Amino acid sequence: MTTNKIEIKDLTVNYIENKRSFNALHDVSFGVGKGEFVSVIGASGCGKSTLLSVLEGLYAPAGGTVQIDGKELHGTGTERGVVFQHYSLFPWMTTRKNIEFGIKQSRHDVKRSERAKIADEFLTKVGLTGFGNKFPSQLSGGMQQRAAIARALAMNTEILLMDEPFSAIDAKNRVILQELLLKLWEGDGTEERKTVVFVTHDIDEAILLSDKIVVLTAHPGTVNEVVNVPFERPRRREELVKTDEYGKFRNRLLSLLYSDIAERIGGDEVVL
Ligand SMILES: Nc1ncnc2c1ncn2[C@@H]1O[C@H](COP(=O)(O)OP(=O)(O)OP(=O)(O)O)[C@@H](O)[C@H]1O
Repeated sequence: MTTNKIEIKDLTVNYIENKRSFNALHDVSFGVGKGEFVSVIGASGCGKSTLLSVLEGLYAPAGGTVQIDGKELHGTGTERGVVFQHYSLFPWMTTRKNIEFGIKQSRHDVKRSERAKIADEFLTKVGLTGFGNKFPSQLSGGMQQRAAIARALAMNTEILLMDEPFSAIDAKNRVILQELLLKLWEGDGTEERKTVVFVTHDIDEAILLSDKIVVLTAHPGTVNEVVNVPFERPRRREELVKTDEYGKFRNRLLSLLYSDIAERIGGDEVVL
């Protein structure tokens, strides 16, 4: 019997293109504990987004299984919230209405009259107080992504699937959004943490945020290694990055990431 919130077993995903089958993921297995923050890293094209599409229920695997709370996953579900790389807000709705719409989809216990209040609470949490009446086009990219995070959190789903949510954001705002996500996810200890699967190709982002990092090999994506992040929480980026342990751990991840091309670029240890 599984104790993990999400259990991925021997997952194989093929795409059919021009009548030919293309193997995107091969025999991928790992688990995500309840309340755990797990990042998936790997080279471009190794199948990270494909994995999230399967977890979201948009794409059926050719082989293997995905279980949530011990039940096999079929299709989309309201227990999973999603944040994509590109701001997924509806352009014809104000920011507040976007969040209200998310709440309507996933929280049937919340009365219509309460939705706007909850939306405003989450806008405040992400630093967008007073922007509820603005349309997405009136917000910067970073602000739109804050709103997308507010919507995902306001939906109060048990699971959050995040596909490179900060990769289109400039470096400074990315750091701010990482800190924000960390703070909101860690909470004040009174609420259960959400189970998160977070796709990124930013190693530092993965280390800062995650309990566990799944390193995928390049095409077809297979699990190279699942690595526990050994740093205590709450984490402070400025202090963490200065330590020797951080440097060593980061280099270990880089070596794993590049292990399948190390021979070609000279040596089995890659230190960048
Ligand atoms: N709908 C599709 N039809 C055919 N091939 C696809 C489709 N979607 C993705 N692929 C291929 O599957 C492989 C994995 O793609 P995927 O987008 O999951 O990778 P990724 O690791 O998320 O890449 P990136 O980091 O660049 O976003 C790639 O070679 C891609 O070209």
